Amino acid sequence: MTPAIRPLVAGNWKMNGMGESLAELRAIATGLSSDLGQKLDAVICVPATLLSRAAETLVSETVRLGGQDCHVKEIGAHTGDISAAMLKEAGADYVILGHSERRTDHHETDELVRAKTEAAWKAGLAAIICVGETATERQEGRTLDVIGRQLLGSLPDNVKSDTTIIAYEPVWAIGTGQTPTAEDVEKAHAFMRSELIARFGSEGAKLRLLYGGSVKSANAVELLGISNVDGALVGGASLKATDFLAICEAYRTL
Ligand SMILES: O=C[C@H](O)COP(=O)(O)O
Repeated sequence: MTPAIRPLVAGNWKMNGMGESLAELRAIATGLSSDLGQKLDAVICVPATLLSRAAETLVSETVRLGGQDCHVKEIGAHTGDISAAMLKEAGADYVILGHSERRTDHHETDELVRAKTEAAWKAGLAAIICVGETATERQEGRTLDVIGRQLLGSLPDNVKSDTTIIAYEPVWAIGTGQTPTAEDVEKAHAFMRSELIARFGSEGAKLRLLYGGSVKSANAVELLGISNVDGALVGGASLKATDFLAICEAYRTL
């Protein structure tokens, strides 16, 4: 069965990956150049230092590249930062924004994520905007409140489904090997879908909603088969081509 919304499997290499990692990227592109690549979109968000070389490495369009953050400004005196236009020039088509590691390590707010999203769109990038509750917020029963607030604050008003992707990543599931139950993921994604439709109408119905947090080949079929889960944002398991491709393989059966 072909899903109504074309799935997106995105890898986030985080602060991992040196030149030799480009061999893994090539292997992912090769692995997806078969019929599997016709079933889904794949993106690997590499460290900014690798983007240009990664773009030269890719021999086909089956795998796209992304950055992991961008500044709100196009140019200027912002030492150590990188603009969306620079990511685009280096070969990116996507950028991850508001990842919980940025929200924690760099105190990024919903307001800032919203401004970065507009900067990404202006540069021609699609934004993968991350939301998700911490373990404490979950224990306090505030999961949907947190997600709702982050969606409301992080998304500009003129969202379009071809340039905006939402990734639900429970913070406590990232890199821990723990995942929510299928029922909990379904509930969170159904809630996001209804909030997005209420705010953006038909565009909200078409937005891709990714699940992220300890996605592996062993749980990919279950997680990616959940209603309103339109793909995955994969951290650790995107660093090895065999692991990433095994997750993509789930779409052969879904
Ligand atoms: O961006 C990716 C997520 O933080 C998930 O990371 P993980 O798959 O290593 O848990």
